[in-house]
Amino acid sequence: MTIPTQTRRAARTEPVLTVADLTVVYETDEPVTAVKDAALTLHRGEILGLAGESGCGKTTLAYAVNRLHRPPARIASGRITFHDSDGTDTDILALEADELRAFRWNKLSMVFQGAMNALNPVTTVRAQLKDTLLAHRPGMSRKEIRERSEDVLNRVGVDPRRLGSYPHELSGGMRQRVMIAMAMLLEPQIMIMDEPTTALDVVVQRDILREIVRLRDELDFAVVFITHDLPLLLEISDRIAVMLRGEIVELDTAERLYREASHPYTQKLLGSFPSLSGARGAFIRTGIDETGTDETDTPAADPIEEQA
Ligand SMILES: Nc1ncnc2c1ncn2[C@@H]1O[C@H](COP(=O)(O)OP(=O)(O)OP(=O)(O)O)[C@@H](O)[C@H]1O
Repeated sequence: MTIPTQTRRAARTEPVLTVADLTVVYETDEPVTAVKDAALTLHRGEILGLAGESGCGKTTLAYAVNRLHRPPARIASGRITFHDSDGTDTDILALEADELRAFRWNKLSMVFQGAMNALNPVTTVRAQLKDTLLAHRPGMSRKEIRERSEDVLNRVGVDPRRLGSYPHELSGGMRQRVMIAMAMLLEPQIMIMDEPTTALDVVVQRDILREIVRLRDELDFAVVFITHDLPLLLEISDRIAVMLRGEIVELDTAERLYREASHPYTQKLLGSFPSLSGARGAFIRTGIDETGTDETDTPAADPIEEQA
């Protein structure tokens, strides 16, 4: 089973986020430069995969972009600029605390590894969605809140009847879908997903990834998708950045990276997945035609059925 790839629309070239010369250091006894002079441009509506082995700095980079890093992490240098669809640019590193609160979720949201455990255990899904909506859109009416909450749950394949549920009443897959619904609640222009499905079983993982690609096609937000799983990134990403010891050593389209990786580390990484060097590698790339239709795709599981 493969995930339907991105619809290959007109080239996505308008920037929504620019990271320039970003260096992040953990100020421990022996300081660790976890991200070194990282530079990348995220285009509006694209899925950018961030790959690299454990400890190469992927999470540190993602946290820094959202200013979620905590001491001992320190941004030693660099610029992070958000290019809003309204034409304004925001210097993320210069935002004051209240501006940052307004920015997060609204313009840029993040889904963490194990985010499903980040839901408040004593509050219903309805209340959590409502709190987030009211914090950012205080003027929303009850009807608007209900409609928006139902809409986002529907979009991620969770029956809106689950609005009254507490997190412990939901499966892991459903909780993770609710977190993704939460991340898209305010229609951000960027979603950063750090191993969003790693804690889930493979079938649920694939269903959720399918939804993310579909939602991106529908709503056109940009996604930074972080995982160790390079074959998966090759399937879902428009472009892929490869990190090695804190540096982005290669950034290219998924297609070119797969066919003609230029950095030896990327070549090594590609070679280390039997599925890419063996028969299934051909399967992954040939299952997808030029229009983005996946001929080998199987229908997504019925979301209601999954919840039963
Ligand atoms: N709180 C911390 N204090 C000191 N060093 C840290 C801290 N957190 C991370 N590091 C170091 O920073 C480097 C990058 O870590 P990071 O978690 O960003 O990598 P990663 O690529 O996301 O790894 P993984 O895929 O395992 O999550 C590693 O060398 C790690 O040991």
